[in-house]
Amino acid sequence: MSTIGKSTNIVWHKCTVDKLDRQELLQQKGCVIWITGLSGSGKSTLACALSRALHLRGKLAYILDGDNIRHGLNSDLSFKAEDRAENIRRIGEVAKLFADAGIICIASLISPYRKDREACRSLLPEGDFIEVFLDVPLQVCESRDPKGLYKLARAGKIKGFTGIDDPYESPINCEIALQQKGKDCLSPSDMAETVISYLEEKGYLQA
Ligand SMILES: Nc1ncnc2c1ncn2[C@@H]1O[C@H](COP(=O)(O)OS(=O)(=O)O)[C@@H](OP(=O)(O)O)[C@H]1O
Ligand SMILES: Nc1ncnc2c1ncn2[C@@H]1O[C@H](COP(=O)(O)OP(=O)(O)O)[C@@H](O)[C@H]1O
Repeated sequence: MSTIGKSTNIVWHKCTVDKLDRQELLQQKGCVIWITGLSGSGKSTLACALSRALHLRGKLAYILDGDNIRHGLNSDLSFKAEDRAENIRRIGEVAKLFADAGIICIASLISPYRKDREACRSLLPEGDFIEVFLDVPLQVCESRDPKGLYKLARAGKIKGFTGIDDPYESPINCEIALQQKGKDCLSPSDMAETVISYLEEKGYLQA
């Protein structure tokens, strides 16, 4: 019997079908690809390109997109620091379940705080949390502004917008950093291929 958080007298129930069995079935290894970066850096675009490229290779992936999860599971959360931390924590826990299911889980959310990303990393076995930093300067993200949110933030109509009047802490030791090359960005499919090469090299695309 144990106490976890506010749950008392709980006992872990183990099943005879485990992660290894599911990985064998899927011919892949469950893991979490955690895409972090400013709004407009291309997280959702990369997540979709990666999901499609994996699908074409016959690999099962699933995207947890911050914006989308805030439409349901996390609709009770705002953008104040403690709510962002809770958003990241919940997505980290859900991503862990997907990885345990043997799925390549692609989490794409700003996740601006290093401490919270590290807490999600620590939920997974060594190597299974693959942090991908979309290292795109604020100036570039702001010039894209596909939803017009930077404009609203600059006009003071959105308070606490990441990169404007709210912090973004860049990763220090991420597995993959995708930078701008000169004036141009890598294309989403080139970025997806970089991530896929990493997964191949580390053995995640086989059981
Ligand atoms: N204040 C503020 N700061 C940053 N972003 C804001 C804010 N308000 C709304 N949005 C929109 O919400 C999307 C980010 O949600 P996330 O869940 O990824 O954010 S976080 O990880 O909890 O910081 C983000 O989507 P992306 O542009 O896809 O990153 C924005 O569209
Ligand atoms: N690699 C890229 N090169 C050029 N433009 C991109 C790239 N990735 C995304 N974009 C564009 O940038 C904008 C923001 O992309 P999006 O994926 O919505 O970012 P985020 O999810 O980080 O907010 C979109 O208009 C998208 O078409």
